[in-house]
Amino acid sequence: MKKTITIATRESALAMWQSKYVAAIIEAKTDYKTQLLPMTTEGDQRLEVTLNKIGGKGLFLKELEQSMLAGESDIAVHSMKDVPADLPAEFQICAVFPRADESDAFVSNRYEKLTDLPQGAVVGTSSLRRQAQLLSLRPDLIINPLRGNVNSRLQKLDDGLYDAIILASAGLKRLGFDDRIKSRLTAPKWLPAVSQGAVGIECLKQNDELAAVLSALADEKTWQCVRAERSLNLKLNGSCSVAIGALASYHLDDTISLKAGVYSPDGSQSITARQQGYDPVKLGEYVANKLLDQGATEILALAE
Ligand SMILES: NCc1[nH]cc(CCC(=O)O)c1CC(=O)O
Repeated sequence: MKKTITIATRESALAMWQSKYVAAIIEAKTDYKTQLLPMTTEGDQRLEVTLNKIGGKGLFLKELEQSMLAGESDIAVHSMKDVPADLPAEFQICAVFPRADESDAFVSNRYEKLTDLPQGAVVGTSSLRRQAQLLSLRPDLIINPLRGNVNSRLQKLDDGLYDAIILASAGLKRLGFDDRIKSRLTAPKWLPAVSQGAVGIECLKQNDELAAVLSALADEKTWQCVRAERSLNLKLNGSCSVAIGALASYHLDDTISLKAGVYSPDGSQSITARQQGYDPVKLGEYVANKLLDQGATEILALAE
């Protein structure tokens, strides 16, 4: 009889899509069967606080990790963006899948792009990184909080609470909302969150037999890029509570380039740095140090 991998997952439509995507890959490429164990996390419930305050502490992960520790599940599937750079010591990321569209999306029912917004327009986001980048490009905009899952955020836009909202393109595309993307916010003018667009599998470190099977499914190039971005994040002591953007790309000559920026919450200060290299962890640390040399610590402290 085939052994079954129980996948702990959040219950949001996006999380369920991602977990089913990973389940299908596991069933197609290994001898394991899968079953989903949907659950609610603190991050899903505490909609009153902004992500800036709760993000980065793994509040989308804790319940899933507890279920692995309790032996109720074998793995958890996450948006890598929600996985803090300093994972608890008992856990490991054993596979990362090919990155989808890493950009942020400008979503509006009236305007096609950021530059079309009238003076003082209201934009919805609870991400400090998105807020800071919006204000650095358009200091006149009013940024209002917007939390909840992708569907409820779109509903709030449709209810007329905002002139535009910013969401991850990957999440919108996975849920079939491609047509809601009016334009993509892309590098070099705009940087996504660390790991944005990448889905990964977390499991217990001690579960090395399963980890070995699952790591064979990973997309090594995406994993290296995500590693570089996470290394930068760790070095900058980053979490969602700070406005850091980063994007690594893999090149034909097996080098990785990493571009990153840190922004003050009001967008008035921003610094960026980039570098190309081979070792993702060293590359992340190098770019982080370049940002620290330019005063990143002081800028990031403004968000505390
Ligand atoms: N913070 C929630 C979250 N975590 C990952 C994604 C999008 C999917 C991805 O980045 O892979 C989203 C939604 C959003 O930011 O719009």
